[in-house]
Amino acid sequence: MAISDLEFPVGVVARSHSDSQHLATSLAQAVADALRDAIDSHDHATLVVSGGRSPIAFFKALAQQPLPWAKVLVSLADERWVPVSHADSNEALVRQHLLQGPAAEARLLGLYHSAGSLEEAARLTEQTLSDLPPIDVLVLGMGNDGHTASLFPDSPSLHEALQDDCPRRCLPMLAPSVPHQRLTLTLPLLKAARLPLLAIEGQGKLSVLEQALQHRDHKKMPISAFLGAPLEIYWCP
Ligand SMILES: O=C1O[C@H](COP(=O)(O)O)[C@@H](O)[C@H](O)[C@H]1O
Repeated sequence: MAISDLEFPVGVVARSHSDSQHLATSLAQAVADALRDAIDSHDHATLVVSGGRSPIAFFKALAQQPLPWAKVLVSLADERWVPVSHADSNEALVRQHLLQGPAAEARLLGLYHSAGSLEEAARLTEQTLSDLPPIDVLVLGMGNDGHTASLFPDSPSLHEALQDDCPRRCLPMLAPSVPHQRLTLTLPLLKAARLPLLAIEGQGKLSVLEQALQHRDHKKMPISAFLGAPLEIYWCP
């Protein structure tokens, strides 16, 4: 199956690439162009990225882009509730692979807070996120269970996080399938991004996307809440 075999709602653009490296380079170019446009328009740019393992090549390619990095604010769509020194920290991933060379001048708004409970940490992150300007570019990923950001199927706060009028910017989330409690940005904040992008690789994730398009069950496959215009999907086999 190829991504061109899927039927998307009007306004969703699917871009196919031959391999991971081409996808990473093309995505980095598109993100850099949009960040430059944002800086031209309002003198700064806000980029929100995802974690996991897939974005490393993209982060490295984006770090090579000539940009006035000091005008770029980088934040995360989600975080594992682990300190930045932990190997599974999304913030650590961004620091290690994106904020390098000239890109180290970008400001990073991390989501992690040490606290007595996950709920308390989420409230602290909520306060931190009051400093987040409107998102210019959002790069989402997707797990094999149909989660995106840390909007996990069957998590207790999922219903609240997926409400169009959810008053919270950040909610605690439990990831039943994978270790670590999570912090996630909520649907209205993510959906307000000026340029939302979704990057996925492989036949497995394409099948997940196909199911999400068919069933449109946001609780079972939270990615389906994002499968409408505007959205650009970057895929490679
Ligand atoms: O746990 C996470 O998983 C998804 C997908 O990660 P990947 O390694 O399969 O690409 C990611 O989008 C999310 O930010 C991350 O915390």
